[in-house]
Amino acid sequence: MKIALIAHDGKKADMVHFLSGFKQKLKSSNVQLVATGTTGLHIEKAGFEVTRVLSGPLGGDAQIAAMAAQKELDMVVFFRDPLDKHPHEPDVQMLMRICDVHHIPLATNLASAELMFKHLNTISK
Ligand SMILES: O=C(CO)COP(=O)(O)O
Repeated sequence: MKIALIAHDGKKADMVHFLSGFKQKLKSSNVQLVATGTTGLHIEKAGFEVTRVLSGPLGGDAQIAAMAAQKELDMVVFFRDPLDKHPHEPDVQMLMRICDVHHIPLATNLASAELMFKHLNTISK
């Protein structure tokens, strides 16, 4: 299965911490990770294999949305920072809308991401 990972700057440390808690599970579940550029760098540095697309403000969210629209993704974890402004907010909204259109599980905070990852094996492809 393929999971997309995205985190706004204020949430990147949370993303790495979150993933670290599921390292073994991710390895044993045959999961492929894809991430927006800077989020991906942080994830790589934490020892994960991840395919990186463009940085979010440069079109990375749109690339992830395109993957979702083409049914290439099984899940999206997007740790948004609700206390910060983002010049590419339209792309963020578009990605979330596309996930809803195509019924792709989307976690936008730690609590929902943890619930989804605890059930990884039940939706593993
Ligand atoms: O901006 C983002 C999501 O909207 C994330 O992009 P980066 O991972 O490149 O910081």
